[in-house]
Amino acid sequence: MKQFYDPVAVTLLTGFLGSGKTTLINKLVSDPRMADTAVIINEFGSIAIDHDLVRTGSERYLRTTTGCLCCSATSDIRTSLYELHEARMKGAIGPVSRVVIETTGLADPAPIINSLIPGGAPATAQRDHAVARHFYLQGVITAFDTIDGRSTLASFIEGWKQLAFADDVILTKTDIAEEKRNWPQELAVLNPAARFHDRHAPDFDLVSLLGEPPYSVSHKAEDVNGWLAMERLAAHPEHDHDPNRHGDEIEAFSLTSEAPLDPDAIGILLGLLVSPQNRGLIRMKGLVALSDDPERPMVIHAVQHRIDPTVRLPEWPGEERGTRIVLIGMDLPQKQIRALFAALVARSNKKGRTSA
Ligand SMILES: Nc1nc2c(ncn2[C@@H]2O[C@H](COP(=O)(O)OP(=O)(O)OP(=O)(O)O)[C@@H](O)[C@H]2O)c(=O)[nH]1
Repeated sequence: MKQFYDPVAVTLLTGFLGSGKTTLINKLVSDPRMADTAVIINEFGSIAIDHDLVRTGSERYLRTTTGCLCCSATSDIRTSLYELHEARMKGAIGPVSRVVIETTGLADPAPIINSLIPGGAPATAQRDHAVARHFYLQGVITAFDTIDGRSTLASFIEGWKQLAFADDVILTKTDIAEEKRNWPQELAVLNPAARFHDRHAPDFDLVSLLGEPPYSVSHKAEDVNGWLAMERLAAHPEHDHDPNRHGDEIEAFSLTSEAPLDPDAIGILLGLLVSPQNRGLIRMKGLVALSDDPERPMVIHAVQHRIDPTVRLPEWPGEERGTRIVLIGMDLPQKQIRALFAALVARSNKKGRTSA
């Protein structure tokens, strides 16, 4: 039987932007076998949405950190785990037998893994020793989008690394992918040791992937050891890091409004966001308040240029009300998008006043 002081297994769930990580987390937290699982979500950009998209009861430990993991990974992950440990010690939360960390879709897994494995990133504070004693990295699971995954691999090294470090690769969107491909064969060059799972196979059991053994890089591609070593040597100076930027090219920004939007307005906005003029768009997600029923927000998602079916929630998932839309991409015409959004909000307000 597990004792309170036994180290807690940490599973890293990674995968590129929009590959289906939060959808998998929702599957996990709805499983009774995962009742004692704490969830930590790191989101890119300064406005968090994912915590509101994870359907978890209030009794579950769920924390979101925002920002870009590329240079703050080590301290962010260790701080989050230390806070969890303290909450356990003080009895502020119920038992925790497992932690799942969802990385941002842009995360390089190397610094995160280094912060969790013996011999990885050196301890810089007492906190780090406590984390090393009370938690261990159990495994890495990577969501791979079978629709957009290939184009991701062609453009983003982060996508390669997320696959290369995986113990298990979950093939997502196989329910809507038109092309059936032999992904294990195609991706073997990046990760010869990975086990592949079709998320829509009848016998797919996500919980069974969260086993006991500590994470190991043996049998993975040679690059993996090199990336970890390089990452350990890389200097990560303490400096202010813009949480809305990743490297020089990718940036996030958000559109917010307290006033509800007219349902027609959201159609116009979505159409323009995925139009060819906005071709740098990589990801868009949001919660939208609509004037026809402001208490029932609409969830919107786009991955690259495909808008996913919208969903109307029965109520606001958290305390925060009002529209929040996050856009992530390269060279996005931010000024024009903001101007359009402001015009649509103004139009909705005017329409609301006229019909009142
Ligand atoms: N049809 C289908 N849609 C999926 C599947 N997995 C995820 N989606 C949809 O893809 C969109 C993005 O899914 P998320 O789970 O939010 O992806 P994510 O990886 O958490 O996204 P980021 O946190 O922004 O990186 C949503 O509209 C999901 O409903 C799948 O297997 N099939």
